[in-house]
Amino acid sequence: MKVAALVPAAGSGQRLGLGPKAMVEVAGRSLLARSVAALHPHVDEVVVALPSGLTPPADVPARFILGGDTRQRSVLALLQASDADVVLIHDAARPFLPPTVARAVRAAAVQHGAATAALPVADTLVRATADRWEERVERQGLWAVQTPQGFVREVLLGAHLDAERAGHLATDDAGLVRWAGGEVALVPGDARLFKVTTPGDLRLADALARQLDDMEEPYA
Ligand SMILES: Nc1ccn([C@@H]2O[C@H](COP(=O)(O)OP(=O)(O)OP(=O)(O)O)[C@@H](O)[C@H]2O)c(=O)n1
Ligand SMILES: C[C@](O)(CO)[C@H](O)COP(=O)(O)O
Repeated sequence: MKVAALVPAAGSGQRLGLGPKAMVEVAGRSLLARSVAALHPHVDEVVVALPSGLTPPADVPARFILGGDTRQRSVLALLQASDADVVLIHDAARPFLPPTVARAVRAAAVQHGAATAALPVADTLVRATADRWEERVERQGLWAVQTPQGFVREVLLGAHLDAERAGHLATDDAGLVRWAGGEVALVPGDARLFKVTTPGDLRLADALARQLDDMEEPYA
């Protein structure tokens, strides 16, 4: 069984505002380099989708392809560039991946065909219009979905091709499998797996990177 990590890294990082986000550094190392290093021990190969015009970075041991104009199209291009049996899709923008989560998602993907890391929502949730509270949303049973997400490659590729034909856009790959009628297993994620999206996230990531880089067993 061949397992590949497929890393969408072709975003422009609009909300962060520092150019292609995957190349932004925290504590001296890019988000992409950190994500790929965390994935490597769990897979046979890593394939990364980059934006056009970006030279593949020398410090990232991976195969590189050109991404698409949406995350979904970048993942489809990655799926078409891989012949693996099982794939782990992981955002370059989530640089702190505990090995326990990677192992659990990989095992659940093999067992169930589709799985994602996710965390139960801990905050009170509301629906709002502009900045006015309209109504509280019951949070019982709600989870925040992270990556990695693991799939039997044929399962995810089928969902992507159906979505491409139907013009359906999803924010993540597990959502696409569910939209196509498949079952998705939830695996406990980790607070450190947050997605670096805004300048505030980058400050948090920098502080966490400095702490983890100094530890002998960072996620023990
Ligand atoms: N066309 C795209 C858009 C996004 N991504 C990747 O998908 C992941 C999650 O996307 P996000 O955090 O939204 O990144 P950006 O699209 O770069 O951010 P923004 O929406 O702020 O521009 C990132 O690793 C990003 O590089 C991608 O491969 N191809
Ligand atoms: C895939 C994802 O990270 C799961 O939470 C998320 O949906 C990506 O969303 P974005 O708007 O493309 O950052």
